[in-house]
Amino acid sequence: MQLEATIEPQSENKADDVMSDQSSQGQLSIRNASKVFASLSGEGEVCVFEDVSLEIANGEFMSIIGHSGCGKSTLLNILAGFDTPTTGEVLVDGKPIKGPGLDRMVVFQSFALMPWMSAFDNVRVAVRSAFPSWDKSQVAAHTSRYLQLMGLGDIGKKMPAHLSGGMRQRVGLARAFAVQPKALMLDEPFAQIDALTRGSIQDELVRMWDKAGATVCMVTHDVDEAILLSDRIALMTNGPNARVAEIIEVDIPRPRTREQLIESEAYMRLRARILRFLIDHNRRPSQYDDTMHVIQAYDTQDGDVASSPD
Ligand SMILES: Nc1ncnc2c1ncn2[C@@H]1O[C@H](COP(=O)(O)OP(=O)(O)OP(=O)(O)O)[C@@H](O)[C@H]1O
Repeated sequence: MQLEATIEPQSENKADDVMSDQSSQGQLSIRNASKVFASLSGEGEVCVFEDVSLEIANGEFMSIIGHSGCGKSTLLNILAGFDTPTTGEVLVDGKPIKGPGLDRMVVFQSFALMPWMSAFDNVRVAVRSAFPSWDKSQVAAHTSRYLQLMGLGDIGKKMPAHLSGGMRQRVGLARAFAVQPKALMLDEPFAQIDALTRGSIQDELVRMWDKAGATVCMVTHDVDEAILLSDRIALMTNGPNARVAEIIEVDIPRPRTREQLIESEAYMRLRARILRFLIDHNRRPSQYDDTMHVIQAYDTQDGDVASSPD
């Protein structure tokens, strides 16, 4: 990914002590959006989702849950500016999103680090792009700071290939937060990380989000993760023609811990409601192409929705 070449720098520099800077929040709006792709069989088109509207407030943590194929990643790509809706509009702070920008950073399941660069340089390149007027030492200090905030103080010189999945995702999050985006798009960021590591990185994410104040939109299949992290959770029906069926408020006070959640009636109620929704929508998306049949299943033990190719 050529960050420097393709992404606009931030319009203004901010003080180095950004972790308390609440001005980095951004409101995300998706209004009556639909997305139509050419069908995979090459014949005709398919409408992945339609009439989707979401207002994600400044500093809010919103998660999107739905079965495979309902268009969650497509929605994130549209918010990130990598794609456009077929109809409807997407806005950040009331202005149309016209392409990618460092005001909206994406963290991918696959980490998306540049493999030929050290962990430090992966973050530094993004910081340099975001704050072009900073000198080398400012950029380096800022980079080190964010690596340290993600618990990566010692591994800056290592190449991504020499890091565990958890560490790579810490670098991805450090890079995303270091540019002080208005909004963060997280596409199943913990899906490839083992359960124990996942918990500690989730805690770090919440800590960083709490201090930085960025708006977050996260796609996940993990119901427990969504409840632990989110202010609200949007539930999508199956594609094609998926819609946002309901938006659930997570009325559990912060800070939240897993131990407290296990004892919490509100948590059990929310979990049951979301799992019920997913079970009710656990059907084969028959209108899609034969080439993309998907079987969905969930393990109601761990609240994780899994998908496997037919
Ligand atoms: N560029 C594209 N061209 C054609 N079809 C596409 C394109 N991108 C996505 N699709 C189709 O759109 C549908 C939604 O894809 P998307 O990845 O957004 O779903 P998702 O809900 O994120 O699924 P998952 O949970 O499996 O990641 C899928 O059927 C996919 O094949």
